[in-house]
Amino acid sequence: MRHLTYFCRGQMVRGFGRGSKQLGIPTANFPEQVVDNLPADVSTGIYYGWASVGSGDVHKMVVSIGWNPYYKNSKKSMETHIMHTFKEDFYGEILNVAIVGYLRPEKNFDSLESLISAIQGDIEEAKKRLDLPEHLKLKEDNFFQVPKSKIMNGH
Ligand SMILES: Cc1cc2nc3c(=O)[nH]c(=O)nc-3n(C[C@H](O)[C@H](O)[C@H](O)COP(=O)(O)O)c2cc1C
Ligand SMILES: Nc1ncnc2c1ncn2[C@@H]1O[C@H](COP(=O)(O)OP(=O)(O)O)[C@@H](O)[C@H]1O
Ligand SMILES: [Mg+2]
Repeated sequence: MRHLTYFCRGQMVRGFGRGSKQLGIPTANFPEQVVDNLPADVSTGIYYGWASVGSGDVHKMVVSIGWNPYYKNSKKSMETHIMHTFKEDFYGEILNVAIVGYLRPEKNFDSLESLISAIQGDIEEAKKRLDLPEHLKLKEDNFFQVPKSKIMNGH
């Protein structure tokens, strides 16, 4: 991707349910429309940045864009793992994402264990890089100042 930071938001949809069940790493999936509208220069691969759900707190995240070669998906997906433990699922809510850097291309693996340890490595690397001052400042970006309620009655 040539022009980082890339900002993006959309409603979370259901994927294949593999993230949390098989990998122990849930990923919030964006709808097809968001994935199809990514700029042409956004290459597939693994990125890191900041994310929030609705008007909630901003957390570190990793995002995978592509066809998941290990699972040979026929549709391109964009999936975000947020480095935070949530009390419950949040399907249908709005996910706000600021992608700030690139980690690596998507790869195939010869076992589920190696896929999982690659993702865990990405998470550790992303956590470290996001502590750099140039990345930390994006956490405060206006993009994340989402109004607490969509309802307003005022003069
Ligand atoms: C940080 C990160 C890195 C990933 N890297 C790869 C990869 O190299 N190859 C791959 O096939 N899938 C990769 N995945 C995608 C997982 O396979 C995917 O999240 C999983 O299939 C869950 O899919 P689901 O949301 O449709 O259930 C990655 C996911 C994350 C969050
Ligand atoms: N830390 C987290 N990061 C991303 N999604 C999470 C997290 N904690 C809970 N979730 C929930 O888990 C869902 C994704 O789980 P996953 O197993 O990948 O299923 P799916 O295939 O439907 O995307 C998200 O849509 C969200 O509601
Ligand atoms: Mg998912």
